[in-house]
Amino acid sequence: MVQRKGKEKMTQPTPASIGIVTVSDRASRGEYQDRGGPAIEAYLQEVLQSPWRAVPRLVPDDIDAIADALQELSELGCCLIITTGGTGPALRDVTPEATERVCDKMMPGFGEQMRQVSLQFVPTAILSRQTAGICGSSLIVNLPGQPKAIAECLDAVFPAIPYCIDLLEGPRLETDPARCQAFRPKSKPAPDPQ
Ligand SMILES: Nc1ncnc2c1ncn2[C@@H]1O[C@H](COP(=O)(O)OP(=O)(O)OP(=O)(O)O)[C@@H](O)[C@H]1O
Ligand SMILES: Nc1nc2c(c(=O)[nH]1)N[C@H]1C(S)=C(S)[C@@H](COP(=O)(O)O)O[C@H]1N2
Repeated sequence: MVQRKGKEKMTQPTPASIGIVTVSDRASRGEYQDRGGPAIEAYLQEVLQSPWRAVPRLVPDDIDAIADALQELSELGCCLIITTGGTGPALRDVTPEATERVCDKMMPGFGEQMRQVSLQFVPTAILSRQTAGICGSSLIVNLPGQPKAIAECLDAVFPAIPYCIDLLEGPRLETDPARCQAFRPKSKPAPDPQ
């Protein structure tokens, strides 16, 4: 969108679309209210300074439903897709399998780092098979279902996410440095908004 301010042309950056996928049998049946999706949205609100919009989805622990939601959000142009739930060892936990199904390449460092940091909070952190990968031009990151795990895990990996999105030629995500120091090893200056 181009706005005119006096004689200058002001280009408003298009908001980055970020997919938020809650995977929960009970929340999807309405047996409890989804607290995971809103917790991810609140986290992003706190950390991101550049414009973005949430594209939320709520699906049961079903591999086809999860994979379809991930694929759809990628095709809609979400640069980042964050899932919550279904990463454990229970029979119906299949979020990592759905993620692997739709991804062109896996990014195992995300899961490794989140499990490592999560051990400071709960010894059961090793029960999460959470992973990450690239689907088209989207980075998909899995989080456990416990709403409190969302900030615990995202704090551990978010500094690497904006540069990963840069490498995928997605929108430039700017973080609030007081909340999260994004690390860009080959840093280009942010484009002049004029
Ligand atoms: N979206 C959610 N909103 C609120 N609480 C949740 C949510 N997802 C999970 N939880 C809580 O975290 C716990 C562990 O999450 P997990 O993904 O293992 O769910 P679950 O026990 O398989 O049940 P369900 O799939 O029906 O949410 C749940 O038992 C529930 O107490
Ligand atoms: N940071 C963090 N990681 C965590 C947890 C947590 O509370 N905080 N819960 C663990 C537990 S109890 C389980 S069973 C696994 C898998 O959770 P999920 O099936 O809800 O995805 O995540 C683990 N990882």
